Amino acid sequence: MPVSDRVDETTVADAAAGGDDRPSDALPINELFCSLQGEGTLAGVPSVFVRTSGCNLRCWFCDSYHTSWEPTHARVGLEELLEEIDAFDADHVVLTGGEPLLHEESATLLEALDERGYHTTVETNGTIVRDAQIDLASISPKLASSTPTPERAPDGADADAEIDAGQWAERHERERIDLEALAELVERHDYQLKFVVTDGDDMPEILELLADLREAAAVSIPDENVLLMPEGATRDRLAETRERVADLAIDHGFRYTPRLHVDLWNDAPET
Ligand SMILES: C[S@@+](CC[C@H](N)C(=O)[O-])C[C@H]1O[C@@H](n2cnc3c(N)ncnc32)[C@H](O)[C@@H]1O
Ligand SMILES: Nc1nc2[nH]cc(C(=O)O)c2c(=O)[nH]1
Ligand code: SF4
Ligand SMILES: [Mg+2]
Repeated sequence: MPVSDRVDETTVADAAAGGDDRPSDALPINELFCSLQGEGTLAGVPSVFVRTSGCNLRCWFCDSYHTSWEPTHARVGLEELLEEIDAFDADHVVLTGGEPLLHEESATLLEALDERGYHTTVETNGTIVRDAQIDLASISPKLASSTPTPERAPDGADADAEIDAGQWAERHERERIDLEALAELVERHDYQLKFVVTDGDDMPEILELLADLREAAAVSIPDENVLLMPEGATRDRLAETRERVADLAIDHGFRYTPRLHVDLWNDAPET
């Protein structure tokens, strides 16, 4: 099992009590743990995951519900974050969320990690650009099939969440694709485009987006930088989607990425 280093309870209590004297470089942290990178071109690489809380989108399938639909976190300062990261035996750090690029403090953390020689991956939905030191931008643009509706609310959602889903549908739909932001991200960084795919109905939108991005961006976007990832936060759901998505990758000449951590540890937290 991955090694866990929980954000300590006093940090949570301090913040909740309003007696929060955290430094201004603090980030809202949902979890911090060491595992194997489960997705993308670096799958299998031991990595420390820093999961920030808060997101500008609301995918109905979000596997990190407590960073988006119902965010929970403790505010943790840069020095404490670096100490916790250094305590693990890994030279790769994955900054994820939620949407990590919402927070300007993410850029400060990335710079400090770079100075210490870490390889950094940022998992992002591709709607926000920051002047930040990123070794691999792992961009996952959100397709129409991610948009929540009252009928397609997060799993286990109560009536309130169904109403939330209805209210979020319009904003999610409006904000999920920002072609300028996507172009800037691929121009600035080494990158992979990692699409969450359920079935063949997702493919026309992916092909259209790629055509638009190839027009808009000043760098080339080879098919080998395009990855199809099966939708599924659990082993049971992945069993339904992965073979279909693998076949689509073969048909279109794109890469397929597994979700190794789901295969290994299902939907356990801190994996
Ligand atoms: C929780 S998101 C956080 C980073 C950023 N907000 C984003 O969406 O890219 C991390 C990764 O998990 C993917 N993801 C989230 N829920 C998923 C699901 N149910 N099935 C497959 N991938 C999922 C996202 O597309 C993204 O690549
Ligand atoms: N093992 C593991 N690999 C991952 N790659 C991207 C993840 C994410 O949530 O951003 C993730 C995750 O949550 N766990
Ligand atoms: S953009 Fe990422 S964190 Fe936000 S709701 Fe979608 S999958 Fe979750
Ligand atoms: Mg994840």
